[in-house]
Amino acid sequence: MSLFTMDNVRKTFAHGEVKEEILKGINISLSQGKITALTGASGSGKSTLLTIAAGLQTASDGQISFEQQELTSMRSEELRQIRAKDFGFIFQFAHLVPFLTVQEQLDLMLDTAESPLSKQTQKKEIKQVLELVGMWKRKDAYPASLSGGEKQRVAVARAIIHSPKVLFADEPTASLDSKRSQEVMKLIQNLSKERHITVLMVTHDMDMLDFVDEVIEMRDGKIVDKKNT
Ligand SMILES: Nc1ncnc2c1ncn2[C@@H]1O[C@H](COP(=O)(O)OP(=O)(O)OP(=O)(O)O)[C@@H](O)[C@H]1O
Repeated sequence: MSLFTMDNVRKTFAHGEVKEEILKGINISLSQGKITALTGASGSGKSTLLTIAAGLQTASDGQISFEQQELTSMRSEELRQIRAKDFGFIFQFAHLVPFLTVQEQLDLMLDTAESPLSKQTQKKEIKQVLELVGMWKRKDAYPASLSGGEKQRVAVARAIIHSPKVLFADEPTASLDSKRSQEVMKLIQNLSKERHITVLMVTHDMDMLDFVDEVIEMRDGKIVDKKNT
């Protein structure tokens, strides 16, 4: 069953007088618990598509729905709440807060997502998730003392600590060497399976496609191929 759909989504940017259509009628349907990769040449519109799907920028036209709710017609406060509670984000670089420990990064995320859990349950959940990503032993470390792979594992933990239903990831392994990339992708794959998280990710790295369920290829703002792996 589709958890998240995009229907004829278009995006136009104005460069001075000239308008350019960057997304030209995108149709996507994401099934629960599956990982979908967006691939395609640089400039084909992958990141624009991902940020629109994640509600970080608006579409110029088309419909986006999540759990039968129409996101495109929602008020910005309603959309913000869905983004905070049901969506998780991972970017190319971990973007950890430099003056917070590993554990505190996750604490902050639970506060931001207005977690309904008691403080005690939050602590248990943080421990469980940090154990899952293999970072519990570094819970008191600051980002400056972590390797790139460790930072990205904390970013993955932070992205899922509030139990989102959809995880959006923009080149989550691009800053890592191939061994660390495989580790982070394996982690995302395991989390998706264990916690039934639906993942939409942008990647340039064809080796990462071994870890996904569906590959969508984009060219010039259009989807040119969709295949199950
Ligand atoms: N805010 C914006 N204003 C104007 N043009 C934009 C904006 N954001 C993206 N674009 C343009 O849209 C096109 C698609 O960009 P996008 O970043 O989505 O592509 P991409 O496939 O993710 O590329 P890459 O793989 O290089 O990250 C590019 O030509 C880019 O310059």
